[in-house]
Amino acid sequence: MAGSITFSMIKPDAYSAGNSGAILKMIEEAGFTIKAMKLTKLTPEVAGKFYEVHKERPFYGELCAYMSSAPIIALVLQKANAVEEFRKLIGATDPTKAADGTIRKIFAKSIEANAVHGSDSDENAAIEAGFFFSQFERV
Ligand SMILES: Nc1ncnc2c1ncn2[C@@H]1O[C@H](COP(=O)(O)OP(=O)(O)OP(=O)(O)O)[C@@H](O)[C@H]1O
Repeated sequence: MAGSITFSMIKPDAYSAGNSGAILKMIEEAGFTIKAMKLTKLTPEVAGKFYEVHKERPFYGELCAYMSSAPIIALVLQKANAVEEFRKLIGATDPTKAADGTIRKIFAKSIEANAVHGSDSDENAAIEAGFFFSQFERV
């Protein structure tokens, strides 16, 4: 059975452009409940650890630099079938391929600076939420 939790980040481009509030509004209006939220700024090392699965990909170095270039907002979100529902809401990785009305279509600047992150599986959602939040930081 699909889980009810996903992990998200509002990425540096969206935070810096002042789009955090508009993105949070879209998330809530889509029926997600915020279960944890944190504003922080990643170091390149922490970004590298978070994106370790992409270590062999050519864009890894740039991705870590970008993700540590400005603050991010980390989020744990709840909704039935959360991972799949959230990926529908954010749209394709590349904003030029994202469907109309999705968060990335509206706010992303490029395939890298693509406004938001969303977990790709229930297992990764649990790992990523645990990476950012202790049990006392979640409701
Ligand atoms: N070709 C690329 N060039 C530059 N950056 C990229 C490229 N492909 C992906 N990225 C960056 O790496 C992140 C992780 O890539 P992945 O393929 O897991 O996409 P995703 O699952 O849609 O994104 P996320 O994991 O952030 O939700 C992307 O969100 C984007 O910021």
